[in-house]
Amino acid sequence: MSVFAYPSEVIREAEVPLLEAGVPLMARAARALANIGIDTLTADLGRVTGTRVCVLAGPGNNAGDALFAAATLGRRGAAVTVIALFDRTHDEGLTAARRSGAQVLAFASTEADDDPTSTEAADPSSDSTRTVPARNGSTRAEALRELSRADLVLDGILGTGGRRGLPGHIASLIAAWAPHRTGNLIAVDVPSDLSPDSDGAETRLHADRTVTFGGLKAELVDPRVHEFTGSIDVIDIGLGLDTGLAVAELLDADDLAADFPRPEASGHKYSRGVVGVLAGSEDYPGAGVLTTTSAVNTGAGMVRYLGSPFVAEFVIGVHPEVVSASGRVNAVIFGPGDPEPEFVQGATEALSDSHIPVVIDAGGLDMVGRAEAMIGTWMAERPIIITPHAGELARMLSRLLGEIITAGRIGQDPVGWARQAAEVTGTIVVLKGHHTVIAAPDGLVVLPEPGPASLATAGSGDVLAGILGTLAAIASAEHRYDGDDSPLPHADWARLAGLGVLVHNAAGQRAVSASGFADALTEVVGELIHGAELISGTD
Ligand SMILES: NC(=O)C1=CN([C@@H]2O[C@H](COP(=O)(O)OP(=O)(O)OC[C@H]3O[C@@H](n4cnc5c(N)ncnc54)[C@H](O)[C@@H]3O)[C@@H](O)[C@H]2O)[C@@H](O)CC1
Repeated sequence: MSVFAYPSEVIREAEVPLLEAGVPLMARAARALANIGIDTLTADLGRVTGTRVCVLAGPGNNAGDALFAAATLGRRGAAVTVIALFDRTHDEGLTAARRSGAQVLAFASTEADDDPTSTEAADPSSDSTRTVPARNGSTRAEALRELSRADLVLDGILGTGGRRGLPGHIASLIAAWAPHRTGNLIAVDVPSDLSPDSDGAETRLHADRTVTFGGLKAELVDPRVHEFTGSIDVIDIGLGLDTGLAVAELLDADDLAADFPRPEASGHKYSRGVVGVLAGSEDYPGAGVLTTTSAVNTGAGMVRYLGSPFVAEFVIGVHPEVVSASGRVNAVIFGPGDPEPEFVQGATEALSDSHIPVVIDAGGLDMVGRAEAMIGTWMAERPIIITPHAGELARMLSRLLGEIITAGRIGQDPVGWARQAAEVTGTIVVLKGHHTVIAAPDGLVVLPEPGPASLATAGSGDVLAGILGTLAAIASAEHRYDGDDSPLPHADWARLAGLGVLVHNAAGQRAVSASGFADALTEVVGELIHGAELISGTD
């Protein structure tokens, strides 16, 4: 089900009053971490007793979590080695680990201080105290040996108090260990050298699993960091976070099953939603057919085809339920297959009196301008969902920002660019890719779980546009029949787009071509609406 992601500062701020009230947050975190450690060892080796566990211990509370968890593993019979990487660590955690029989290797930097800005060591109220006498020399070799033969390593070097860039002695230890690693690596709260850049990826910590506390941290949802986080467990330690403060929402097939809009028992075709399709041209009639098929099969109350009579013949030949006469619509899909300008003009003129949502794809994207430049045009004051792939977004942003932006740059930071595009254009941006990123102008990001690779085929985007337009029409009609005139918030449109991407993913699991996906929607949407065995997860 939906998981929300929050900036680390929001999570840290939520902790403060609870800690002041004496709520044992670290104990909760450490207990959950220890349980996951026990499960991991048991799954790998069938036991905890006699296994080898290493803790990479930093200077702060992140080490506290790892050390208390390691103490539990030590009491369960694991041989624990703590590698203390600074001249201070979490004192109580270290004491607990020692009591459970852990050996401690002190491998702090030989530099005077790797962290000159730190004030914690001088603060007597801090949990971090100067407890670990540094003695390097052969310790590095010992540390390497312990890491290399460990069955499980807990990365408790830095957590949410960490800044980019591990001190040199730690980075070099990790680089030396990387080729010899055999055991499992669990990152405590966040991987310590977390950075979205994949520079030097081969010598960075690649966790098998990240166990994060209190709430999902925003930096963990960036698709680029997945190779460093492994799978992510979010442990509820009772922070009671306000979802209004979330910056991202992750959606999966359960969300789709729960929230796909079902027709009302007392509804009719207009209350279900009429979607207008302006797609296809003499050059690309197939796009008109694919988009319309997708709209029909996603369960629109009615589909109106708004393009050329030439394409309409193909469309109606396949779908006799499609109407080509003009009339009311609750949303319009516009752009797949480069519809001819005369039909675009007709449709946009008709739109100027309404606030209905528009989904803009493919050729239509060239019409999207800056938010302020859209004022007074048919694009103003309506929800607009745009569906570029990285190349299309690069072209659009180059035009809007006046600098050359390549698809490669978009690929290096899809979340950041999608956010920027949403902010600049005032639209909901569905940046298509293996990890599709949806960004709203207010900064919210929705991340549907990734779909199958089979979706990367010609015409697949037309099918997605048909799904999104239909869901937009359904939401818009439902809203109207609810009698609520206030516009739906951006977050609702972004989430709706996320559900649409999940529908597309589910169709992608059942076929290998765009027309196959469009046809498969009958089954996917049929299951969603009629409540049969629901779609399975993706990826
Ligand atoms: N506050 C709490 O009780 C809780 C905290 N939790 C844990 O505590 C962590 C946060 O603890 P802290 O605030 O102590 O932060 P960290 O444990 O991330 O470490 C902060 C310390 O590392 C130093 N440092 C940061 N970046 C550095 C770098 N690049 N090179 C060298 N030194 C660096 C800082 O100056 C500071 O001394 C969370 O990630 C989580 O693991 C959890 O136990 C949940 C409850």
